[in-house]
Amino acid sequence: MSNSLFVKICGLKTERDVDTAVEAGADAIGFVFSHSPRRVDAATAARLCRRVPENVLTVGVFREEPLRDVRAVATEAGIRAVQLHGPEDRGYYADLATGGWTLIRAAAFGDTEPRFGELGEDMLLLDAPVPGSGVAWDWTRGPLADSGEKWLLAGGLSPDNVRDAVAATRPWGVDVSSGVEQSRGVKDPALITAFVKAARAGA
Ligand SMILES: O=C(O)c1ccccc1NCC(=O)[C@H](O)[C@H](O)COP(=O)(O)O
Repeated sequence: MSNSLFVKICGLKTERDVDTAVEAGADAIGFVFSHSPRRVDAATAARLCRRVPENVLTVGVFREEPLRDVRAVATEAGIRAVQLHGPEDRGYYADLATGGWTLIRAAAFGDTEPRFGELGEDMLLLDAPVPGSGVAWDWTRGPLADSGEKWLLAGGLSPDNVRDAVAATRPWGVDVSSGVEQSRGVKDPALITAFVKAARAGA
């Protein structure tokens, strides 16, 4: 991982996606294991993970899955981090922590304001209410600017807006899926490369 803005590209499905993200300089790549047009199975992710150098974090994305299923899929895929989009509690996080995975908690601003570390996560991803929708939220509501905590801005980012979003919110990292796609669930290599470049230009 680099010392600059941490950049994660999510929802990768193919060798081309993975190679492009790695060559573009992404710090992390995500595989979605829950219901989604971006879903991959554990065997596919395992094959793709073998292409990924050690300095790039491989992340499995889950939404409201039973703990034993998350453990099984994450183990079979050989991913190093787990990203959770659900109402999981501290015990759920503590159990996964014993498996050695880096834990990323995805949360949206709603009735409550998520705070870094509440559930024992290693990174906090502040996202739109519907993950992977490509819809932006009011980023200025985020209270974590320049906090030094490992929080990632996500939700509706694209090569066109990420530079300004980073400059405005000062996150530790950013995460994107829809904004680097040519159609829903299909990544665009040129957009992936442009996103990484634009994100770092705003940092
Ligand atoms: O991508 C999905 O379909 C998905 C399904 C279930 C849980 C999470 C999912 N995606 C998470 C992400 O892609 C990102 O972490 C984040 O939500 C940013 O998405 P986007 O607004 O599309 O850039």
